Amino acid sequence: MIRFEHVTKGYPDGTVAVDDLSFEVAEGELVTLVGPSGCGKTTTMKMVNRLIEPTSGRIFLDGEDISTLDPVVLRRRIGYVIQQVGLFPHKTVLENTATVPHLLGWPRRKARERAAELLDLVGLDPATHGARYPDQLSGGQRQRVGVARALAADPPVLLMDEPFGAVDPVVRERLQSEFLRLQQQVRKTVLFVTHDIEEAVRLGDRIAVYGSGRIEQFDTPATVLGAPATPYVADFVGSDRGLKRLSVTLIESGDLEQPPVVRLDDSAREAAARLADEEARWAVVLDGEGTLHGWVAADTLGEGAVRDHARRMEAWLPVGSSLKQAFSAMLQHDAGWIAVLDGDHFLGVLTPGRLHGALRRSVEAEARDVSRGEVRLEAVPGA
Ligand SMILES: Nc1ncnc2c1ncn2[C@@H]1O[C@H](COP(=O)(O)OP(=O)(O)OP(=O)(O)O)[C@@H](O)[C@H]1O
Repeated sequence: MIRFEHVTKGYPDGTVAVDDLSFEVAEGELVTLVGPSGCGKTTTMKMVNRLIEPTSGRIFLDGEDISTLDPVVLRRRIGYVIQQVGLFPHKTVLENTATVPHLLGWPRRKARERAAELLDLVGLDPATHGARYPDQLSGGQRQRVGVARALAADPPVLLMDEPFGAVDPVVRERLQSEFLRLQQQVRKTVLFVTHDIEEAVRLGDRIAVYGSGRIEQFDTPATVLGAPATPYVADFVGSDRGLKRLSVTLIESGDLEQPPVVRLDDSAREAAARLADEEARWAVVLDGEGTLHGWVAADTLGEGAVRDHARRMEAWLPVGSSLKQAFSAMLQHDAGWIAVLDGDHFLGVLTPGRLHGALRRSVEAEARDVSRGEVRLEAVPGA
């Protein structure tokens, strides 16, 4: 969808902002550009919508050389979100969001309907927030409007330059989650600039790690963390990259342990006897369909049916959650294990031992996939 071919941008003072860059972003892919200040991320991005022209090399959008396109026409195909949002202060949120459809000559009503739909999509109520002015919104809400406005004309490509850079860490995490959910719905081709490796890892299908004017590594988050291509990348992703890996490794059903299971309608006495036989201290309680109802402790099972003794399961996650979410749920609930569900269906439990196993699985899978001879992995205790 976006292809850079040997693109260089030099300035008259001799600065080479971007040096012989070649890479490709597939349709519907979200690529994060990450690196320290001044390494050429923004320059890369601005060359895509021709706010900056390359000194040499070519950039293609959907197979077309963008230097042959009228910049105004080109920019209609590209949504642009920046940190300073740049909302018009004298226009309402709804009018701000409808800006591009207006410019494209959509009928007023259609433009406003589309703007309302987009505000809803980014989690703002068009009825209340739509009528406000930008200075009546929080920083996080303004960023959401920025995203809604960029999406209003439904461009296939989005360029995002540190869009969540100006908000506090809590709001930032929320905006990231919302954006990921949104991206699953709209599937735009996205170039996303950040200097925050955590953000790059969390959002990117692939990450381009920039050194000075060059990409040092262009790969999936798991590979960048597990097998940094150069000492520079290893240094940039940080010595705690093993921990960061938790957020990019997803729970699979094969990672789970199968604890003893009792059914809601089982007799409590029989269940207690079985657990004693198995030397188990607790069991998961399911109904006939395999839906999770909670858990029971073996030593509290008395008279009646299991359902009379079942306790609510507080700590559970859907399959496909990250190991980081699992670890954080364990800490939050002070739980030695958490249940993993597929919809309502119980799949198994994740224990600290299994979590460690899942982490090793991801490291080993990566090591097999990585064709480079040298793979640097952090020592995993017990590995
Ligand atoms: N007009 C200019 N003349 C000379 N050098 C420039 C000019 N514009 C940008 N540069 C230089 O080009 C380099 C790349 O800048 P760019 O804005 O792409 O960096 P960046 O990685 O986006 O940094 P940041 O994270 O700080 O925004 C920097 O060294 C910058 O000083």
